Amino acid sequence: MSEYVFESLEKTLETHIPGAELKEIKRILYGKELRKLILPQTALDAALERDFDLQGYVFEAAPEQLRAPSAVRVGLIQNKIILPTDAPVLDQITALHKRVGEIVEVAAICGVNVVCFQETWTMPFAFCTREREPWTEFAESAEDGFTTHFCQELAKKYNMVVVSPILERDEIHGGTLWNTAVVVSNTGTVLGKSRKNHIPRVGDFNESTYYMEGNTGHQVFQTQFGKIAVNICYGRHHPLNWFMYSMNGAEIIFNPSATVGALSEPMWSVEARNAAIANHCFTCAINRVGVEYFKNEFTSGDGKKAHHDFGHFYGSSYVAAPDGSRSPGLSRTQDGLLVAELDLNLNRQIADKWNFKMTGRYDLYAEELTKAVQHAFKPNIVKE
Ligand SMILES: NC(=O)NCCC(=O)O
Repeated sequence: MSEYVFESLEKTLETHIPGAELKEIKRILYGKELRKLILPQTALDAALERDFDLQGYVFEAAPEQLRAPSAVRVGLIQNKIILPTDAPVLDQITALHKRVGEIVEVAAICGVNVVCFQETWTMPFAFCTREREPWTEFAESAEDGFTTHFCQELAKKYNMVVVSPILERDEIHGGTLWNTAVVVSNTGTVLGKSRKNHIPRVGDFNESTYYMEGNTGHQVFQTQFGKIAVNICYGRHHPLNWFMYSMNGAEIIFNPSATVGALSEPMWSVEARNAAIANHCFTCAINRVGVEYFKNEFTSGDGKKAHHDFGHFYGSSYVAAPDGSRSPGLSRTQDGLLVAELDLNLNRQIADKWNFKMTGRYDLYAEELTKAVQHAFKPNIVKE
């Protein structure tokens, strides 16, 4: 079975494993069984017609005496690029706006309150090429760009918070580039932006050629539907990065990503899920889909032949909960919308059960880390 046709782990399990065993396998792989969200027929029809995978799940919490349930619906969108990478820049951006716009319309039918797109969703993931042109032309102002205006319209039209990860051009600071998620409130106002804190230096992820590590810290955005944060892609390998968003009160942390099968697929299902468990919050991992071809070949600095593509972006977007449960992933090969209803009360219920925040020895770590980052640090090793 070739990497490009393997649609999803879930589909293969459903096809080949008999019922009783499948239930047990799913319990072990995914945690408690999630109720399927009943989605409107119009949404299901539209997804079929528009050719994307649509799935919906409910993460329930126990009823409480003093607090009402705190249900929020999130939408995770994964997609392929539309036009070839050598098409005019504005045509590529406009085609992506149109495609993602039609998926957001279905998200609205499904009652989504907060939607998040994949990393740098308005462009191919061209940073592998190390070329500046035309890729830097995809960069836009976070506050006032073409794409932010588009998201503001969506937000107002559908009363939806929109998390829009773009390549940002910061004109105030010399036109510098950043990898940035813009958070647009459901009122249409730009609530703020969160820049990618960790820039990869692995495989063909040559992003350090284009932009530096973000300087917006670990901001959390208080929306009408809960406190959200955005940990962009490679930040998911850094447990402290998730942790700091959680320390600032994030109830849901989005992880818009762009990553390929050969590099990270075995890690994908573990990292965001572990972050949800460790931090008593929900996490939403989103990856792009498909193979993107570039006119000029590039090398990977590994002695292998030059090539025109990055490999296969494997989709598989999913949501994970603080109790260790997770949704199935979206398709590995198709565009998709994952709708998940989260009862945010689960965060405190699990915190009260497992007490990771209470038992964490943060004062101890802070003290030891402060020493460890000093030039004169001596590791604390006892020798005979
Ligand atoms: N976009 C990005 O940071 N990718 C790095 C590779 C990975 O984290 O899997």
